[in-house]
Amino acid sequence: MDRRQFASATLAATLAPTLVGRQAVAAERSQRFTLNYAPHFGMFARSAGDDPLDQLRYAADQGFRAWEDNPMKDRPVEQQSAIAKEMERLEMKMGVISALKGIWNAVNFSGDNQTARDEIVNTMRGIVDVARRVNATYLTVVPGLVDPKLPRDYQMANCIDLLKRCCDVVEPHGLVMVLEPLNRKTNHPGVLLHSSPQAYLICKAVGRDSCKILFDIYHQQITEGNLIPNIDRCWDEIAYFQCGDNPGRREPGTGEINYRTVFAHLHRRGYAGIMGMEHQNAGKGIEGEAAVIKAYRDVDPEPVA
Ligand SMILES: O=C(O)C(=O)CO
Repeated sequence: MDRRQFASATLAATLAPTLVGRQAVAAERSQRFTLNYAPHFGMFARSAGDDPLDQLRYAADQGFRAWEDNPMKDRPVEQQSAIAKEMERLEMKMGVISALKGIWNAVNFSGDNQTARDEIVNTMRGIVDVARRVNATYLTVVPGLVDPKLPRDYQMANCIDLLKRCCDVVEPHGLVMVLEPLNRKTNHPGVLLHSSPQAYLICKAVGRDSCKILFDIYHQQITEGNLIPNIDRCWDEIAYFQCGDNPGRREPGTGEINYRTVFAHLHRRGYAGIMGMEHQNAGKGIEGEAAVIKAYRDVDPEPVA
């Protein structure tokens, strides 16, 4: 090889990894999903292994750009920090963490008991540090159970009043409580908040940027159906979505909801927030996990030009 050949071979060898690297990045970007679907820990454990950070890396490689972890506050602080650091490196957005894990399933927001109400405010104070540590903005809030001793309107007034106190805690930190109506028919009999009009009324009455709706499409399909008109009616108060098909609460395509149409509608309306994948996998093992990813590919909207 003469000097010129050697120089150009050396140049090619130097450039090759750069080009390969760029192509790889481009390929990875092109396979990113249009919507910000957010899986959770365990969903890809067979493919990625038990290490939570490996699960994040695996999801990023599959084109996911967000993640959610309702149980976050129960994790050791070091693990919370490691998760946040890895998500920053992978440019993934943190979705919801639960504000009231462990105490939501009781009469609290609806009732008159001052101790139970104060416990909610104190718990809300405690979640602020966790949220800031993991770069979370959205806090799942389920406002407890109905109080059978009180007429419904007093319960609603109590709920609104307590949410205002909670806003005072989280709002200065830029955090947003997202109120999640849950279905009473299949999963959560007895919850106070179950319908989207009720969530809308509460958010309007609270009237704060830190109190919005988490519209879980699975729960709302069971409670009221009529998904697209109800989403449109609540649009200005919705800050976060979750999904899951019905019956069974598994990935899109395993039930009755036309997710292709619903997601296309959200995308057309410019929804750029997170879509939490709050469901189980229909299939088992690595095949089941691959089926989840394919299910989201099948219903992901074409990017609007
Ligand atoms: O069922 C749900 O969606 C819940 O978040 C209950 O915790």
